[in-house]
Amino acid sequence: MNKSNIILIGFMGVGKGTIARSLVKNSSMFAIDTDDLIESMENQKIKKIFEVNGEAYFRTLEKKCALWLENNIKENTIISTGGGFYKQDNIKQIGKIIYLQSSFDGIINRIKNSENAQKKLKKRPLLQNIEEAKKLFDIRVSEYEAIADITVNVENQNIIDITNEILKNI
Ligand SMILES: Nc1ncnc2c1ncn2[C@@H]1O[C@H](COP(=O)(O)OP(=O)(O)O)[C@@H](O)[C@H]1O
Ligand SMILES: O=C(O)C1=C[C@@H](OP(=O)(O)O)[C@@H](O)[C@H](O)C1
Repeated sequence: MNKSNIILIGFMGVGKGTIARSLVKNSSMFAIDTDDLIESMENQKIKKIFEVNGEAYFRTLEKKCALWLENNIKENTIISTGGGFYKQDNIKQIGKIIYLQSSFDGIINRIKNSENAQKKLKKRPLLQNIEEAKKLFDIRVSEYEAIADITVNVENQNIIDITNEILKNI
């Protein structure tokens, strides 16, 4: 395993935070999450930031976060990201990019069948309208693929198998 940072990208709800936590448990790395960094920067939940200041403002916070990561987080860190963070210009300078891949229905069905499904849907502003979310998914899929160093299929895969697959590839 080399020591560069690992960045998990992929659509909302695909499992970036979940897999980051599992990687921490099964390796010597630590994890940070860009949405958590942004919430602590603003002392406000993502949902509220979208409501009060809008998406464009949220994207400026992602940019700030990306620059901070590039300048301060040098190695051995797993970085889970929000679904739109992959657009940051400097993402390649932050670390090795792992794309967690699933179909749209795979993601939505898993959330819908989970405990606290409504809470998980509600906290994601861009998942409120399923048709709009599907359009966003269709646009992003090829962009995620293009930027990824490694692609890992997570659809119908359990957390441990995904974790091992990633650890094997880094
Ligand atoms: N491989 C998996 N198997 C089963 N449930 C999963 C898996 N990955 C994620 N989940 C569940 O899907 C939901 C969304 O996962 P999360 O890690 O919050 O996604 P993201 O960080 O990409 O938005 C959570 O309820 C999580 O428990
Ligand atoms: O896809 C997106 O543009 C977003 C995904 C969210 O994170 P998750 O991917 O963790 O849901 C969060 O950053 C924000 O609501 C915007």
